[in-house]
Amino acid sequence: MGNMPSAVKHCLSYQQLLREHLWIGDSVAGALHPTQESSQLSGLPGYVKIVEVGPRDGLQNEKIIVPTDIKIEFINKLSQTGLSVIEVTSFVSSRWVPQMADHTEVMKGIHRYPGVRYPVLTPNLQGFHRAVAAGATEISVFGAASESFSKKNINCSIEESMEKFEEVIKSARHMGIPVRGYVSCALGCPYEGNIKPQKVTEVSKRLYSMGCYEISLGDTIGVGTPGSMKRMLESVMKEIPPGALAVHCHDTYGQALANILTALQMGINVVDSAVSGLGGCPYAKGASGNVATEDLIYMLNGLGLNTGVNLYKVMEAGDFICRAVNKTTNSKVAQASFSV
Ligand SMILES: CC(C)(COP(=O)([O-])OP(=O)([O-])OC[C@H]1O[C@@H](n2cnc3c(N)ncnc32)[C@H](O)[C@@H]1OP(=O)([O-])[O-])[C@@H](O)C(=O)NCCC(=O)NCCSC(=O)C[C@@](C)(O)CC(=O)[O-]
Repeated sequence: MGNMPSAVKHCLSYQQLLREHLWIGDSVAGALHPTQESSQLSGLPGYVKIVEVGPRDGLQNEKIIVPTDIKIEFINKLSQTGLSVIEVTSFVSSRWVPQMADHTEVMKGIHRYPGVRYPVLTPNLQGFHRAVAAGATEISVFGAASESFSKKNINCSIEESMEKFEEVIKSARHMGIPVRGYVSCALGCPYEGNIKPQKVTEVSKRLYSMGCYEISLGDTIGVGTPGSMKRMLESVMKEIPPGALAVHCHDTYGQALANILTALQMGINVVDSAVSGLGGCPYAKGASGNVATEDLIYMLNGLGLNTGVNLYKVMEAGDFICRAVNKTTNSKVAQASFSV
């Protein structure tokens, strides 16, 4: 193959796979053959919105600072995959998360593609004002269902965090900026262990009542199982409609896809993921990456659910960032496809 770039060699192996399983690269895989419809699992949505958190959650824990131009190119590549939401960066303290210190440059440097939204994390008013000044038009606040995690992650109690978020959400509302709310430790905490579904429900309900349009329930350390996911969602869904919920599953114990499938069957159709399975919260020791976007799309395509996202292009973006940070992909699908 001479001087052919290795990414292209990968594409050739991928082409082989593509020939055998045409649906893998299909960005609109929702249309099943009529004879296949009866084999659909029950209760699944027709469309699943993927919230790509790779540039933020995926990179925030990387020890070596990723150059700003690489982050920008990564986000631009992701923008051309069909993803409709890409979480770009965090407006947090650079002393706490040095990797996100270039938030303003990244936000200003990316090309904004039509039809793609680019939310950012803001823990308080200071972060919110900086985000808006950098051009953010959508933000997320991030709370937790565990007191200890809240203190370690954002240096305040749950109650104090709610007061900060209320200020942020009020300001955002005045400016017409939509706010998403995260609830970390929804299925377990690195400091407190089990977290009661009732506590997750309470925090989620407060964020929803303040005006968050969507609540993303985070299995921050990836300890959940389909059983604990079901119990937690049953509780939260008594207060918040499934249409306003998302799941955010780290894959530490290899349960992420099973947990996501459980959530989908319970009526949730928004799922967070990170390309190549990158990621983890710096204040959640031992947690591994998010569910890989590639693996999520592969599963959803196989279920005949439409995502609008092209798996092949996502794998290319994953290959790009893994090379840039000198990592092997955590995506099983990318590993299998690239080794064909
Ligand atoms: C929240 C703070 C800032 C509080 O940090 P603090 O030290 O308590 O803040 P403070 O209000 O006392 O201010 C102290 C200094 O921080 C500065 N400061 C204050 N606010 C900001 C800001 N927004 N941006 C930049 N600087 C800020 C402020 O200006 C001051 O600077 P100084 O006067 O000393 O030079 C800090 O704890 C922090 O940055 N934490 C980082 C948390 C984080 O990013 N965690 C990872 C994301 S969450 C996650 O990954 C979980 C999730 C979402 O993915 C879901 C899941 O998996 O569960």
